[in-house]
Amino acid sequence: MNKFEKVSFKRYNLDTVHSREEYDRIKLPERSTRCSAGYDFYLPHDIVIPYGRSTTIATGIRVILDDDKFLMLCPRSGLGFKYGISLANTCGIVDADYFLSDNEGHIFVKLVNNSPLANGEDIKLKEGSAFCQGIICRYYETDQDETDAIRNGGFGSTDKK
Ligand SMILES: O=c1ccn([C@H]2C[C@H](O)[C@@H](COP(=O)(O)OP(=O)(O)OP(=O)(O)O)O2)c(=O)[nH]1
Repeated sequence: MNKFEKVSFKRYNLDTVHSREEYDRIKLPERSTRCSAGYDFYLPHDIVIPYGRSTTIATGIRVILDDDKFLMLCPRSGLGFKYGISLANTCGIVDADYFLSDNEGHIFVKLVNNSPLANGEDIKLKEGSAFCQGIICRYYETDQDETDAIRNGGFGSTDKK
């Protein structure tokens, strides 16, 4: 199965300070043409990224995937070429088992504005603008792989203590 859904309003409200109206307006990611590889993610609210800073966007979105797939989050070429906007982690990997986490698999995207292409300017993007894209990919396991740990969360959640 490959499916985008909104996280619950309760989850969105826990992860942001935004309103029910805003949550209701969140659009599921979409492809723009028949052969576009990436599903565009749309901003749930206006953002300003001051020059030299980053901003984390709680997208309101989660993805349900078969176990052998993942979603690769990539920058949009337009924003990259025009303003040098990048993802803080260069490319985000959303694992299929992230969906089962306590946070409902809420997808976060961290955008950075630190390129010379921005000419020292703050970047302003409007609600509804496509700000990154997600590509559904398949991955493979090695023959000797017996990994059976269960994920709960992201961003270092599986680091050994
Ligand atoms: O840009 C991103 C990257 C990751 N994630 C979520 C989904 C992913 O399944 C989870 C863990 O990501 P990853 O495995 O890349 O992070 P990690 O630093 O290796 O942490 P972990 O130990 O939780 O795997 O965080 C996002 O929401 N946005």
